[in-house]
Amino acid sequence: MEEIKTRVCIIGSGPAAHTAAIYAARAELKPILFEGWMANDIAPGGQLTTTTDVENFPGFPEGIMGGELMDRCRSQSLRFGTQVFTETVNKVDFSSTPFKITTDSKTVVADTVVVATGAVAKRLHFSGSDTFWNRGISACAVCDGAAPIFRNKPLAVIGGGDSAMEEANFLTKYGSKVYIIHRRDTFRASKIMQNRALTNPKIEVLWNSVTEEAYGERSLTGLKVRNMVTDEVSDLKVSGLFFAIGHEPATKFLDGQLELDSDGYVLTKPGTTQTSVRGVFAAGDVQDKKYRQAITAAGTGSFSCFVIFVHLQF
Ligand SMILES: Cc1cc2nc3c(=O)[nH]c(=O)nc-3n(C[C@H](O)[C@H](O)[C@H](O)COP(=O)(O)OP(=O)(O)OC[C@H]3O[C@@H](n4cnc5c(N)ncnc54)[C@H](O)[C@@H]3O)c2cc1C
Repeated sequence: MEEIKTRVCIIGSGPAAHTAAIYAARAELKPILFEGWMANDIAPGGQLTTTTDVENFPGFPEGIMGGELMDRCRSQSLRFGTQVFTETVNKVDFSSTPFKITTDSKTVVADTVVVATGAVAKRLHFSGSDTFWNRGISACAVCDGAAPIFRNKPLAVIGGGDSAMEEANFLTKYGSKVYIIHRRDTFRASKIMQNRALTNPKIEVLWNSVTEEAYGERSLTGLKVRNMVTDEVSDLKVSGLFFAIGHEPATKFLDGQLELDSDGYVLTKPGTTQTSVRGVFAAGDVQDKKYRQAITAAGTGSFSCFVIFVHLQF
């Protein structure tokens, strides 16, 4: 097993990881970055590799493909001397310093670590759901809701929690009507969020309902929805479907060595990226269940480095 020493080891490959790498590399800290290999079924580059146009990242007035944005981030990390390994970290030892980070082929011994392993938006799988993924079906209303294919068209959201309420309300700005498809007869969202959705005249709830099929031609045009009480299948003409059934943070490999919240997100000290272990920082969606955007992930990536500079008395 090869052993490498470094001052900064970054785990992950989304906007948070690469921003941390760019800052650390420009400060000549020679960071090592593990970008993973299909870790949690996501390619190196992170969640943006699963989408098409990114239109809300500053600097790209015409928009940019998610994959291309992440290729550019990677090139920028490399340009300043980041060593990138296409390997998944499967074990860490944060019990003493220097910290140990292990993959199948090597162990890195590091003074500081940035955990930026992101999260995965949960998706449902039914007939047509993969065919129309990114062609009308999305897992991010804030990212995709304003796209022309959804403007003034009926849309649907699947879910029953706060995110589903928030996304449905958000989509009423663009869609002609928004259906919330929910498999139970009550929401688990907070009362205030439920009320906002239930009193919105553009929102209609389909209770006790599950989606069985997505269909269309070049893009989504409708859904087959089964009412689980009556067993009736209805045809819902919608041009967009948004999954709002939660995210799963990529924290299993930490094996309990950092404090997590009840949903598995890394806990950071409020207003910082400092985790429960001094010298280990968390950036991006792995510690953020509220904003979950490329720009906020990048922001926390850069912030981690400023704290690292102080930590290393740099
Ligand atoms: C469909 C979709 C569309 C989106 N569109 C937009 C948009 O238009 N604008 C916007 O701002 N945001 C958008 N987002 C949200 C945005 O993608 C995320 O907020 C952002 O990518 C989070 O970045 P991150 O750095 O936290 O990590 P992520 O992008 O989540 O990447 C983390 C990476 O770390 C890797 N990894 C995980 N575990 C390990 C391990 N053990 N070892 C090594 N590597 C590991 C993963 O494989 C992954 O590649 C979208 C998200 C989705 C799902």
